[in-house]
Amino acid sequence: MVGDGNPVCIVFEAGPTHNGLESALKLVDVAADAGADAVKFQVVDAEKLVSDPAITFSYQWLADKATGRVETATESLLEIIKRRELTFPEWETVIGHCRKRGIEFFSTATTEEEVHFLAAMGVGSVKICSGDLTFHHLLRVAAQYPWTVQIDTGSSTIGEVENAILVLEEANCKNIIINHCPSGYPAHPERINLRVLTTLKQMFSYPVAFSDHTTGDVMDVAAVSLGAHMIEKTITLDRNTRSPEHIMSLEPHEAKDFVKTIRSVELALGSTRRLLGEPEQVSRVRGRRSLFAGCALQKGDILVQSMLTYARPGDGIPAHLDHLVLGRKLVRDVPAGRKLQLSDFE
Ligand SMILES: C=C(OP(=O)(O)O)C(=O)O
Repeated sequence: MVGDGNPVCIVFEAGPTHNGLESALKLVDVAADAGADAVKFQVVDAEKLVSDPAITFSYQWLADKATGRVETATESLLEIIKRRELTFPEWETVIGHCRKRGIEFFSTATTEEEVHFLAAMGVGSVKICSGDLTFHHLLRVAAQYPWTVQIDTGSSTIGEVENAILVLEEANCKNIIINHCPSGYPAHPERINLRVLTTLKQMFSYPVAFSDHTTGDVMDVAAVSLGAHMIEKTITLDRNTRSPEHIMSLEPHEAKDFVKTIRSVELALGSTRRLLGEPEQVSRVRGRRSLFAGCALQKGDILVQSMLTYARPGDGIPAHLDHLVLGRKLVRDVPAGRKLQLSDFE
C-alpha cells in the first residue's frame, strides 16, 4: 500500500539502465538485495513509440568516474529506446524473477497491447510516463484494470495533470499515484520544485511520489520530508555507461545505503503530534527539578521562597508548581534536604 500511514514505498527504476535480459535480472537482484519495495522497468516498443529514426536525443554521461569528467553524447532516440526493449516472454522471466525474489514489479506501458500484457501478468501497478500524460486514450485503457495507475508529471502543467486525473476518474480508476517527475537527466536542483509535492497533495486526494532524476540521495530525503509517499530512484550496474540516465543512478554498492537513509529519515520524521520520544520520558524525569526543604522546616511554618531549594530528579513536586506550596502552612516537621510532598502542607 502506498499513501498516508504506510511506509514510504522505495522503487528502484531499471527501465532505462538495463541492457537486455541478463542485466535486467541483475538489477532486480540489486533492488531486492537492497531491500527496495519494487523495481520498475519500461515495457516499450521503440518502433511504435518513435515515428522518425532521425530524431536525436542529447544526454550527459560520466566518461571518467575517477575525475568526474562528463561528456555529451547525441544518439538516435529510436536506438536509445531499443536498448530498453525486451520481448514479452523475456518480461515474463523478469516478472517471475521479481516474484521469486519477493520484490514487486512495476512497469511503464506505452501501448494498449503493453497495458493488456502487464494486466494479464498480474502486475499491481502500471505507469504512464511524462510524455504520455496527455495520451488520454492510453490512460483510459490503463484505467480498465483494478491496479494502481501511476502518472508522471515531467514537463507538464498542473492543468494537464488535473485533466489526466479527471480522465482516470471518469474511467472509474480508483487507485492513482501522482509522480512528481522533474525532467532532465540529471535534473538540476533549481528546476525540480520539490514544494509542488505539497501542492499536489493539497489539490488531489492521491498519494504523491518523487521520481528522482538528480544524483545522490539529498533530494529524496527532502522529498520524504515534504511528505512524498513513494520515491523512485534509478539504479545502474555501472554509472560509466554511455547511455542516458546512468549518470544520475545509484550503483549496486550504494543501493542498500539509499534504502537505509530513506528508512531512517522516515523514522526520524516520526509523528506530527508528539514532541517526546520514548527515552525522553525517562531523561525528562532525570533532568527536571523537584522542591526540597532548603532548611529544617517546622510544623506551622508558612513556606516562603528562602526555605526552598530546587534539585534533580523531577519525581517530586515539579519546580514550576512551586506557587502551589509557597504561602501554605506545613502540617509536620521536615528535615533540611528532604524532598517536599503535597501532604506536608495544609
Ligand atoms: C519514461 C519514464 O519516465 P519519464 O516520465 O521521466 O519520461 C518512465 O518512468 O517510464
